[in-house]
Amino acid sequence: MLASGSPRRAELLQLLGRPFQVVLPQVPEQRALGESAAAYVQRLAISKAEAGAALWRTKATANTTTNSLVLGSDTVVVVGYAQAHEQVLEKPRDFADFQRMMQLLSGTTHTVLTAVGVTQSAQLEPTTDVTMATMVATEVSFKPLSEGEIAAYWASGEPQDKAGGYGIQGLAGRFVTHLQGSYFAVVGLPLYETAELLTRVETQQAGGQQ
Ligand SMILES: Cc1cn([C@H]2C[C@H](O)[C@@H](COP(=O)(O)OP(=O)(O)OP(=O)(O)O)O2)c(=O)[nH]c1=O
Repeated sequence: MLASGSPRRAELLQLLGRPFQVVLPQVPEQRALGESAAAYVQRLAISKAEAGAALWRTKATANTTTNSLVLGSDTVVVVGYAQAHEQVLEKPRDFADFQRMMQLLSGTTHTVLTAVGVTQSAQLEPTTDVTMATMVATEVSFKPLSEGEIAAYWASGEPQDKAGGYGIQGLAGRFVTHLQGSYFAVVGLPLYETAELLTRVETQQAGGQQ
């Protein structure tokens, strides 16, 4: 199960070749006071996976006995990652918020954090649910952006539903001068790390049943 409404995550998960269905749990995205960016993004990924498992359990038919893997994920853009003054950029509220984000990203390097949580969920034994998580940090550098470029990019409609107000896979690709880490994590789902995590959860489950 993919616990996500992100079309990017659905497209990327398809590349792992595992059939899946989508569930859409409602998880409030609110950073706690003093919560670090890394703690926040992992908490949300785990919450989405666990809320997705709970939702799946209510929808599964009474005689379903199979186990399911439920995947949740979260992406944030961070300026000054792991420093005392780190700033977390989520989806822009409006043009002014987006402008503020682009001015922070223009001509500098920022970090994109994507966390993935996977809950191994048993229909008949909810107390045996196991959740594991991973997080990928990718450094992305932007060229300096002019006010005209920022305004034109907003008008394209691409930034509105994306963390940090940009899509590397789209028109913002031309802003990127350097990337170190996982391109797929920036788009929303790190493929290598997600495949490893799914195997790790399955292996743990197999070990638990012995
Ligand atoms: C930085 C960046 C983010 N994004 C997207 C990925 C995520 O969909 C979104 C980050 O917001 P999220 O809150 O992580 O995800 P979401 O609300 O879209 O979906 P869900 O919570 O249901 O899983 O930004 C890109 O598509 N390209 C990029 O370059």
